[in-house]
Amino acid sequence: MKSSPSPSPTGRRARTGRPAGRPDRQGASADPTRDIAFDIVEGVIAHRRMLDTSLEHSAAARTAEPRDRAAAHRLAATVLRHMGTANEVLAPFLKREPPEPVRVVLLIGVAQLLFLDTPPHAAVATSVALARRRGLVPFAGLVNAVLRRVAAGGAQALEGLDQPRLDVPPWLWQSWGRLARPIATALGHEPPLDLTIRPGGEPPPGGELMPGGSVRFAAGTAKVADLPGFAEGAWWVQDMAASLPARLLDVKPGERVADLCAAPGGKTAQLACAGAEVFAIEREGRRIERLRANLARLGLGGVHVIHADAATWRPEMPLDAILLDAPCSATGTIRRHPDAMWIKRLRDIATMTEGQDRLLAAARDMLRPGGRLVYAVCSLQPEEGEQRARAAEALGLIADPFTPDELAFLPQARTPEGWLRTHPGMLGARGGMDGFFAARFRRA
Ligand SMILES: C[S@@+](CC[C@H](N)C(=O)[O-])C[C@H]1O[C@@H](n2cnc3c(N)ncnc32)[C@H](O)[C@@H]1O
Repeated sequence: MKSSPSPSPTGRRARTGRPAGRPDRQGASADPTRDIAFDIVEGVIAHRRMLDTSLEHSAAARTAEPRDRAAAHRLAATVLRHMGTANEVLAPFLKREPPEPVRVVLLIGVAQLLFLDTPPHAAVATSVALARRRGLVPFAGLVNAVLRRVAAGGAQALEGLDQPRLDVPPWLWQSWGRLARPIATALGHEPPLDLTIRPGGEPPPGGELMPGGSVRFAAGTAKVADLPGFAEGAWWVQDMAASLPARLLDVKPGERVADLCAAPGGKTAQLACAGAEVFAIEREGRRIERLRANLARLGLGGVHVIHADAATWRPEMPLDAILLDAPCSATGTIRRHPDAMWIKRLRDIATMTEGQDRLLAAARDMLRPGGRLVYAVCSLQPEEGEQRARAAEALGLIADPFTPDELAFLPQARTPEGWLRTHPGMLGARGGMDGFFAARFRRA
């Protein structure tokens, strides 16, 4: 029996039969930004491909200038960040459900009209041209008519809409409980750029010093590699919340410490800067290269970079401390990766937690008696955070709660159990932060 394709996250199916990803060369002049954005959004919502993977798959991206790729990335991310709202805005103007590629074009148009500073005539004209290039000529009139009406209404179209609620899939909203609204509200904004400054390093000028020592720059700050101090290894990019788990491991110079899931290496760098002998374990070959490159730029040559599966790797001698930044659903980084909202499913979480428990048990076996473990995930899901902390205790690890003093600079992030829980709405007025959970344990 032939099974029907699963519906896309928009709940809609393609109905054109045309290869929507192939530009119609007889159409209007090339517009690489919107061609690439189309490929990305379609890749995410129709094929459940991650944004970066969709970008790699985009034929238009292969020949595009870096600045067009960057602009396309931003446009596609804006569509994905506001997709629920944009669909709601479109609803009154669509008598019938359009084919999915047409909806993608419309979403790109609405994102430019309502969430980016594109002049209305340009947003409409480029969307019509995009429809033509994508072989959607019969729908060009519809795209033109609908977007002109959205443009005429302007920002009023957003009045009365519960944007945070519309822009998050219901299963995620429900899973965040009482934090859902502050989290979802923060997800509507591009995240700032945070840097962790190495000891003795100079931050680039103009940043804001955040609790915990990170230095923050507004979203859309110049290319990272162009900022002063990049080449000298004075700092590295790391969200302020991501810098907390390694701090809370509190390693001392000379301690033997493993970072079990290490690439791209932000936390490895913190442990190395604290003077520890670091074993950085990473399973993915491609990510190992990035880890090595980052450590080389920072001049942290003494780290033992090991290409291995942390579930089976064992140190020659028991370790003093371990940071387990476990692979997870990464819902805490949706601000940066809004595609994740439309790709992940509830059942993916259960698959992740099995792996997290395996890594927790492996970490326990690597520690010396009394050795410390910080378990961390960039997830907002309690199954991967709070529930795993309970599972760690069931594995025989002894809870070692963070004290109020240790988190004095961010007291709202300390739970009554002595765990760390951050979310994007925390310090929201100053740009928020990624969602992280961390808990500390000792081996008996
Ligand atoms: C959340 S990221 C780690 C981020 C990193 N700690 C940092 O701060 O830059 C997870 C990493 O763990 C790696 N990984 C996943 N499972 C692993 C395993 N079983 N053993 C080693 N590395 C693993 C992934 O390839 C990925 O690079």
